[in-house]
This record gives sequence, C-alpha cells and structure tokens, in this order.
Amino acid sequence: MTTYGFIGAGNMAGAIVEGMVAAGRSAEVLVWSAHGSAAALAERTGVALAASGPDLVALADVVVLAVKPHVVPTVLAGLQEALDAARPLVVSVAAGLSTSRLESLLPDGARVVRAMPNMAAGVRESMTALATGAAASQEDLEAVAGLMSEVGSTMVLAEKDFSAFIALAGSSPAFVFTFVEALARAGVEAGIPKAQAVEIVAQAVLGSARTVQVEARRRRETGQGRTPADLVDAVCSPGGTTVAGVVAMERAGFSSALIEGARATRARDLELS
Ligand SMILES: NC(=O)C1=CN([C@@H]2O[C@H](COP(=O)(O)OP(=O)(O)OC[C@H]3O[C@@H](n4cnc5c(N)ncnc54)[C@H](OP(=O)(O)O)[C@@H]3O)[C@@H](O)[C@H]2O)C=CC1
Ligand SMILES: O=C(O)[C@@H]1CCC=N1
Repeated sequence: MTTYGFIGAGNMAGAIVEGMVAAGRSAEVLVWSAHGSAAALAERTGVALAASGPDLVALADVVVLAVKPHVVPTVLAGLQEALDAARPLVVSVAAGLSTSRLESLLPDGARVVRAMPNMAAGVRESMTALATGAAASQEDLEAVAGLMSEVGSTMVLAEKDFSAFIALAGSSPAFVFTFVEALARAGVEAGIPKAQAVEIVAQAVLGSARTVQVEARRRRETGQGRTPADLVDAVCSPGGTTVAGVVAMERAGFSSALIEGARATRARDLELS
C-alpha cells in the first residue's frame, strides 16, 4: 500500500483527501500542516495526522506539497534532512512552480511530479494535469496518476502548457461558480428563492457539461458528435427565447470576459513562476 503524505491541509489538499476518503482509501492518507488545519482535516475525515513535517516525510512514500507557492521554499528548507534520508517521491500541486524550480529546492536527484488538480477533487471530478521532473520515472508518474485518478480525470501534459491548463481547469471552477451565482441571482430577481435557484442552475450546468462530454466522445468514436457551438445552435430556436438571451449576453461581453479571465489567469501563473 502506498502512503500519501499531504503537507498543507487547506482547500486543495482538503478536496483531494475528501475524494480519497470517498473512494475508500483513507488508510493511505497522512496529513500535516504548521498551524492546525491538518488536525482539523484529520478530525473531520478520519485520516491520520503526522506528529511533524519530518515524521510525515519519514512515513510517506509520496509527499504531496499543498501549501501556497510562496510557502513551498520555506517548507522544503525545513525538511531537507528528512527528505534526504527518506528520498520520497515529491508531488507539488502549487501554481507557478515548475519541476526544475522544485528540484532546485530539494536534495539532488529528487523525484518530482507536478500535478495541477482542481477543487472538484472533493467530489471525485477533478481534471488534473501531470508532468514529471528530470529524475521521476514512469512508475512515479503512475503512482501519482493512481492518486489523482481516484479523485477525477488525469492527463499527462507538457509543462509549457500548465499555465494555460490552470486557466481552463485549475482555476476555472471559480469562473463556473461565478456563473452559477450570477444566474441564480437572476432567478432571485425573477422571484425564485436563492437556494432553489442555485439548485436549478447547478443541475443545468452539470447536464450541459455531461452533454458536451458525451458528444465529444461520440465525435471521437464515430465522427458524428456535436461541438459546443452545434449545441448552442440546438438550444437556440429561431426567434426564440435562448437566442435572445445569448445575443444579450454577447452584447454584454460574455465570451470576451471569459477569454480575458483565462488570459489574466495564465499571465498570473507565468508571473508566479
Ligand atoms: N484552491 C484551489 O482550487 C487550488 C489550489 N492549488 C494549489 O494548491 C496549493 C494550496 O492552495 P489552497 O489549498 O487553496 O491553500 P490554503 O490556504 O487553503 O491552504 C494552505 C495550507 O498550507 C498550510 N501551511 C501554511 N504554511 C505552512 C507551513 N509553513 N508548513 C506547513 N503547512 C503550511 C496551511 O495550514 P496551517 O495554517 O495549519 O499551517 C493550509 O492548510 C497552492 O499552491 C495552490 O496553487 C492548485 C489547484 C487548485
Ligand atoms: O488561485 C490559485 O492560485 C490556485 C491555483 C489554481 C487554483 N487556485
């Protein structure tokens, strides 16, 4: 059994750990953080809490760094001795930190895999990108894919594309949550209670996403599936309600706003690195 040790237990580690617990793999998880959030996560989910960072490193086969990017150098500086002794596989989910930057902060020859998950890991629907560092093997990649595929879909991605990926998947749940909140507010304006409006919009988003996936699969397999643009056309009856809404949304800059959001996210990731 592989033991996955999480350093940092905030939003992202919390989502992955909750996904692992939902997958029945809580026995493989160990957590630690500096100021009490790991203790709270362990209490909430029943996973084991390490006594200290060095203890976690000594016990884990795979150490997952889930602290903010600017905290990673300090955390690794405090763990050098333990990392050098145990030589675990190190996984980072931090935005903006390349595998080569991570390797420069670790003992020589450290095996590093970079992962970019998203918050949907908590419901086992993350979209996670993976890239290996210079010393990591195919087996190392498979160990991390084994962890992340328990909490959603995974894809191996060239590291140069991670900034774009963060815009499309790592950060995009916040774009979608903003969309849900805004559309639900429109429902409230029209007289629907907020909780009911959120439930309605969430199911509409879920169903739309599933439709895109099913059509994309059909397109791959048979060449017949519809693209997202085809699906927009399928909902827009000529002279109907939807096209009136889509035209008004585009007049207000909906597509441009999303593209600008993705560009700013990508630019910020490049800036962090
Ligand atoms: N949030 C998201 O949707 C996503 C986040 N990420 C990446 O995940 C990483 C974590 O982000 P997120 O979970 O949102 O951040 P949070 O602020 O929610 O969590 C950060 C965690 O770091 C811990 N921490 C802070 N300082 C130290 C320290 N010196 N030693 C050990 N642990 C420490 C905190 O615990 P304590 O206070 O107890 O020390 C806390 O549990 C980031 O690098 C981010 O780029 C990647 C994809 C998506
Ligand atoms: O906002 C951030 O920097 C992190 C990385 C991806 C999602 N949250």
